[in-house]
Amino acid sequence: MTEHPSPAVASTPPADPGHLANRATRAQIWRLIRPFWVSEEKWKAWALLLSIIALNLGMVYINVRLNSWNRDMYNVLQSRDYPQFKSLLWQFSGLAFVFVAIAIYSVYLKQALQIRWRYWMSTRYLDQWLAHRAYYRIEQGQEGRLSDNPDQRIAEDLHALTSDTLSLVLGFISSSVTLFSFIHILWSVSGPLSFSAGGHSWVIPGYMVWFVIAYAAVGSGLVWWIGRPLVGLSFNQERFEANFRFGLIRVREHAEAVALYRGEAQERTQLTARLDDIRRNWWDIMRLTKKLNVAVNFYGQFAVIFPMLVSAPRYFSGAISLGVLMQISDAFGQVQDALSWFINAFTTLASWKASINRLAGFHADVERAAGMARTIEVTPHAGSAVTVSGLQLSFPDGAPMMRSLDARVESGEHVLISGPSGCGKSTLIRAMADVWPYGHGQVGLPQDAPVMFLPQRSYLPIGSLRAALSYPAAEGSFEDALITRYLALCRLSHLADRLDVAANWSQALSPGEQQRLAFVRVFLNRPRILFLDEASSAMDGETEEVLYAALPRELPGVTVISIAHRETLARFHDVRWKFVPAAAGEGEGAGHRVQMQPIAS
Ligand SMILES: Nc1ncnc2c1ncn2[C@@H]1O[C@H](COP(=O)(O)OP(=O)(O)OP(=O)(O)O)[C@@H](O)[C@H]1O
Repeated sequence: MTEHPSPAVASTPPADPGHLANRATRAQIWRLIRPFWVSEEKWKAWALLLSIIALNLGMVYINVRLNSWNRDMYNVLQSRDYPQFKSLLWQFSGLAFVFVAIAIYSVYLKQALQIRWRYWMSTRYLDQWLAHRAYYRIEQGQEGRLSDNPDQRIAEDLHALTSDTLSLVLGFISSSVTLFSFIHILWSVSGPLSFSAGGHSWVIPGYMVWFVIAYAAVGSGLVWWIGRPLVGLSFNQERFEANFRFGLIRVREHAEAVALYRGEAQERTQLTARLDDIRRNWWDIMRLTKKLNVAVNFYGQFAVIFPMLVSAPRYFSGAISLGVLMQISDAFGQVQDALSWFINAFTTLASWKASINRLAGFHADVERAAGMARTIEVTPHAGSAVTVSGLQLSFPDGAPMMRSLDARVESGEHVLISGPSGCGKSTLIRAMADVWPYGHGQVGLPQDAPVMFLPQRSYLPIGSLRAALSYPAAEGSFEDALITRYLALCRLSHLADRLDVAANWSQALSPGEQQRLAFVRVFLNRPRILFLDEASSAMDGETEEVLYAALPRELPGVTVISIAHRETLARFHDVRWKFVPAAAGEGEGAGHRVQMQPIAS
């Protein structure tokens, strides 16, 4: 099997990630958010959401009550009315108790809704990603790809999307209601402002309301203007973090190869380059956050004295009491807080938008992979033979790899595929296993016949040895006695007493042992059609021959299509498909064609 772009490319960023920022349209946002709210979960979801909104409104109501309490309390303090003072303390205790209870439950229910939504969306994304082999096709078709690091999309972006959307929606509702309620209060207590200018006398009714609106509008506008680039920057930050993490995982996964190549310096250079991306972008974020903080902090601090300053003339002229001054000050704070919600939500909004953009790209990739035109049709049929008609293979760029092949492999027949390295042998069986999409033609596989594909390097899930041996069947699908028998047959008896040991078996076993383990899987899972892609290349010749000889004995009638370089294996096969360069007349880069040659037994 030729080395070709492996999942390492998952770390390759899309051609121009910047163009993705601000890309998601309103329709795409709607398509991401809507499904959960109309799904089978909708009743519980809406019930939770409405309860949380009701609790939030309850908190606004208590804040309104506390505002008048504030006025009464300062008036009572000014008039030194002790009995009234005590009664106000009791009133406060009651309000505070209800407030605490509501605050606790509103967070609790919000978290419950968040995990429901996230779980629902994640399972749905997992289904889409794993269906139609989208996970494989996305990695293969790099060109025109809109998203990178699918693991991050599913694990982090869905988490961010659900939690940020809830925070933004709930924050928006309670800020709007707070704004409405306290503007009303502020209007009724602030009174008019009279002044003369240009020979006229002017009266501004409810002047505090206009002051707070002007104050918050200037502040919000400034912060929005400064913070605009944050959307693109946080988008890139997430991407660079994921690339760095992926680079670290690659080194861990290929620890032995890196160590044997003494590739540490090279790995360090690569990892540092990724770390540099993180640092550079982080510095940009820092500089911007600094500017943003200057604006946000000045704005927040000045808001403490601003209402005092503007209502001082009326207080000192005796038009309002201390209680009303404090009430104005509190109401101003509430209105300003509510208006500033848009400012404080700016960063959440930025990361929310970045998550939406990434998820929209991922969604488009999954849909495109699922809907990719299937020019190689692999279909089940009623017969027992494997049939190939007019099958041509090409490279992803369309260049020919294998010229048209027509063939029929009868049930129980064994085919050996041979040819020079890189000619397309593995690709041919990938196409027959329905994972190579580039080319044309038809492949027919017997209906309901279990198919198994053994690559050169087996995939060993992390977990118990029994699970690794049973894969793709679930752990516990086979009797231990049967497993032990096949371990002995595949010369792995030394592992028989370690069936329950959980380990990273792909690191613990030698390549030859891993290939023998894969044969145990074959015997346990009993496929009718078996593809072997240099599946015994790391074994010694004798063991390889023992296993090839065992195949028809243990699995009578099994059809085997194998790729192998060792000539000694030819005697276990009936026919050879030999890749030879296509005729010169067919042009440069004409690819290969397949010649059929019977093998004499
Ligand atoms: N995902 C891919 N994208 C682009 N080219 C690919 C991809 N996968 C394989 N190829 C190319 O297709 C050609 C055939 O590869 P394949 O793995 O089928 O060769 P092979 O005959 O099995 O080689 P070997 O005997 O070395 O294993 C090679 O030139 C390889 O580089």
